[in-house]
Amino acid sequence: MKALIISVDLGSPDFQAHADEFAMLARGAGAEIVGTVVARRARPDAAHFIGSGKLEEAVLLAGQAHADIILFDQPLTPAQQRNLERGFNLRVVDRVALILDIFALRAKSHEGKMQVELAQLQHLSTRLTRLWTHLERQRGGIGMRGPGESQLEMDRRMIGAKVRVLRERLAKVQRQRGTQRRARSRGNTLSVSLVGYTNAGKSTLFNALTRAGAYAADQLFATLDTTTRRVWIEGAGQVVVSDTVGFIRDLPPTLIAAFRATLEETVHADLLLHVVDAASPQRDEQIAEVDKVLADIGAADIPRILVYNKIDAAGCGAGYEPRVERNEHGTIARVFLSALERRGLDGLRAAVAEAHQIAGNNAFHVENL
Ligand SMILES: Nc1nc2c(ncn2[C@@H]2O[C@H](COP(=O)(O)OP(=O)(O)OP(=O)(O)O)[C@@H](O)[C@H]2O)c(=O)[nH]1
Ligand SMILES: [Mg+2]
Repeated sequence: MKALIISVDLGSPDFQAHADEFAMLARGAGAEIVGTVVARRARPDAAHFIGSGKLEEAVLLAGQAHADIILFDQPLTPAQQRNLERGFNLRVVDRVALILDIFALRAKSHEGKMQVELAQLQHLSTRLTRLWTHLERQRGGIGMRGPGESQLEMDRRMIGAKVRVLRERLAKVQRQRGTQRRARSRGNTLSVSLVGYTNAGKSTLFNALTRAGAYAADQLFATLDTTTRRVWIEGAGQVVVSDTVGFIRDLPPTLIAAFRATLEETVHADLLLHVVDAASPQRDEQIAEVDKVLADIGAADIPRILVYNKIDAAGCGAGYEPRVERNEHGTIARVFLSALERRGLDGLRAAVAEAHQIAGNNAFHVENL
């Protein structure tokens, strides 16, 4: 697919980094980028998001570059999307739909596929509803009488029914997962979840820790399914480690909702290892974004260790040697390592063992109150 990218600069200092991330998303969805148009705006235009002059320029460029699709790096309202599609006479895919598309491409397990389908249907249903209200005003007009209306209503009802079925099936899978989790927790094993921004290196670290063969790749959202392995860590005993789906800035809410079941694993962990791409210039923004999602899913209070990964990489301000850093209470708060070169893993294991002991002591205190 030949894609023209429309990138809107709303004055954020991180504009270029965000534009690069969007291009990576586009390539991850299989697009060949044949051109990019940058529009600078103080605020979005209600009808087209970009101004009419910019739109003309982009339409011209799309024709010259033989683009088959327009990728828009902001979330669009249904009306903006429709107006842009009319302007270009091409399909327009916004940021939310692009992320959904990549998830659809990558989903492998039955559960993952159901979750993505649910998110896509929910995304679609908001568009249908708005389209419906827009047409409703013309009720009775020429071409709007009879089956045309009921067709829309039927689509809406069918989507609603499908959404319900998917929700029920997912809830069933989730209950089974809960049973497995309770069986594990009775065994008094520490459960640890790897969380973090997409492409931070969670799967690479998971493989390094567990010697498993989880898929790790330089693409966004390489992992969609939670993978869990048991591993023995000196000082902590049997530990259950889970690799999870990555987060991204402005993660579509429909996706968070659909992936709640997968993220449950995170919510019920005893300890979170928040993996950070220490070499990314967007590091701090990405940390904040992950913290936001963790708060959204109710995981804000779980003890966590920040894992600064990729210390081998150039441009890493964290320094190139593995080390651990303690906070003002003397507990390990940050671990610097390279999952790829498998350096600094002992520091991480020591941190996990220490967290396990603290958790154990807390449990002891509670029991003795
Ligand atoms: N230089 C360097 N690259 C790394 C390191 N760890 C991971 N990578 C690379 O970063 C890219 C992403 O790694 P993954 O392990 O797939 O990242 P992830 O966090 O699981 O990503 P998603 O599943 O997409 O959320 C891959 O190309 C890895 O080889 C590291 O310590 N150093
Ligand atoms: Mg991964």
